[in-house]
Amino acid sequence: MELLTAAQMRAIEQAAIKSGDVTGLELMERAGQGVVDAIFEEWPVLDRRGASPSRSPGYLGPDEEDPLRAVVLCGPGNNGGDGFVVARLLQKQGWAVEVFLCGDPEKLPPDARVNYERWGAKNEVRVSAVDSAPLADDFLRVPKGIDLVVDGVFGTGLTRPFAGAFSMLANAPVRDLLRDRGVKVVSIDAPSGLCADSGRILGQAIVADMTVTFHSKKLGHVLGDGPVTCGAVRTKSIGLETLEDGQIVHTTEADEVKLSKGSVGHKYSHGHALILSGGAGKTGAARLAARGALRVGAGLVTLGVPPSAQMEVASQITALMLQRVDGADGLSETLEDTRLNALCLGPALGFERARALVPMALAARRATVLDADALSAFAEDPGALIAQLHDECVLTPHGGEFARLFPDIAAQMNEQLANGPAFSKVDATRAAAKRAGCVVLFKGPDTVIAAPNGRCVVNSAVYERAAPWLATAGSGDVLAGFIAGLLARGLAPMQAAETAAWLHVECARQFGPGLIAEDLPEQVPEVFRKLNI
Ligand SMILES: NC(=O)C1=CN([C@@H]2O[C@H](COP(=O)(O)OP(=O)(O)OC[C@H]3O[C@@H](n4cnc5c(N)ncnc54)[C@H](OP(=O)(O)O)[C@@H]3O)[C@@H](O)[C@H]2O)[C@@H](O)CC1
Ligand SMILES: [K+]
Repeated sequence: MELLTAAQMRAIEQAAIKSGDVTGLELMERAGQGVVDAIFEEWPVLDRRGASPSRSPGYLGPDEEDPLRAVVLCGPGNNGGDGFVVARLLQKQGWAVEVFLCGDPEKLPPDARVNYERWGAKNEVRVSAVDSAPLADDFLRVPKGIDLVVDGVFGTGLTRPFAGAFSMLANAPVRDLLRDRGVKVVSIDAPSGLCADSGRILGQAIVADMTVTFHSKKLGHVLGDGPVTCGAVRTKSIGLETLEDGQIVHTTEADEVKLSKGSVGHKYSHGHALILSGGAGKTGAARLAARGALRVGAGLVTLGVPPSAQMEVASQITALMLQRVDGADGLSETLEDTRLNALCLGPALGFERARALVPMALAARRATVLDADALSAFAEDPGALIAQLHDECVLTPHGGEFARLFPDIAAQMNEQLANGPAFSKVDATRAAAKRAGCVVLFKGPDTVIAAPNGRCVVNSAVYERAAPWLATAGSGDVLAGFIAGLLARGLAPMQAAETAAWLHVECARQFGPGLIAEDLPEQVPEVFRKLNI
């Protein structure tokens, strides 16, 4: 599945209009229809199409006398235009609809203007200036007895913080009031205030029960605050064609990470991963990574341990091999064995050991995962680490590690926002991959993976794939091990990272709540079995 930026979506729309296949007005009509269809699909109780009077008991009165009620909030752009269409279509179904517009009707873009006038010909529109004080009083009088609020204030055209008229809907007390009254809030395309490119909130954002978007999901639906503001996201086709293969892929299904029979199966397992461990008392993380590497199908997995930890590790492992690796010279010696084709350094490695081993590992030019301490140990001079990286590397930073390695990029991502579209985690990860010259996997519930060539994948554990229990100690170590194991199996760095991130979430979902990191590798066989791998 492809994720689009607002600019890409506009380009797709413009190409369709230019080709003469469709007009902007038709697209707006389809968008509005898509929203109404999604509402009825999501909440069938709101769908009274085809309801016969016999459906409601006589003593409650016929539906005509007891219409469903909606408030539609329209903004000054085409998102508002969609709102006017939704208002008209709901009214056609017998709903009582009140429409508010924030903005100057004279300045509406042409298609939105047409729909404003179609609605306004027979109905009232309550108009307020864009930057006026909240319409709170007016609005709060309305919700008594309403069933639905439609947010058509801002969509992909949000350019600055959401304030002024209508922003009261983003206030927690108002939202709570609506929720208590059972009022559903539906956002058109994106919750107003959410930047569709970054999933960052500009000012404040409406929290919707459902967001209906068109053609394809936008980045903002899955990144950052997107999942907490969008509610459920439904994507409706409006008859547009995708222009070219998108560069940002949303991995939710196995076929998106190209997992198929033979791709990671055990039958022809091969490869030999070396996982470097920290000292005594610090070996658990590397053991977790090693177990992960083994479970995803590396033929052999060796733990490289310093002398102080040899006894500890020897007593704890089965199916893994143990090799004494004492400092850079020891690693150099170990790597004389060219069958060791994938390395993993970082989990609880310790800064000192990391500074000694990482340069040696990188000089050996094997496929290499650098995680945790292998990244943080170079915080004082990230440039020195970056200069040694090569295109067979995969870096797996979480937010803190990312900021240590790429402080300027992180600062851009975290700066207070005055304007949109905002610099996103996708932008940040791509910039980092370009600078590092290798694959960067930026962890989080919205894991973003980028290659230096611009390919980018978002693997998010949100919505239907939510797995909050994955945020458990040691979970990242297992992920590093998964990647190392897949690299050992011969997958290219980007594919190894994409596949591992996907599997990681699947394993967490397979196990469910109560998960601890040790459980993750043990779910791999069941996940593979379900995929018939
Ligand atoms: N593209 C497609 O394929 C399709 C698009 N469709 C629909 O169109 C929507 C995009 O429409 P859009 O481009 O007109 O943007 P929209 O979100 O309505 O807002 C722009 C207006 O808001 C203003 N403004 C922005 N931020 C503000 C703020 N904080 N506070 C105050 N004002 C602010 C901004 O002002 P400006 O920045 O220009 O000064 C401008 O006037 C899209 O989400 C979808 O619903 C569908 O119909 C079908 C196909
Ligand atoms: K909206």
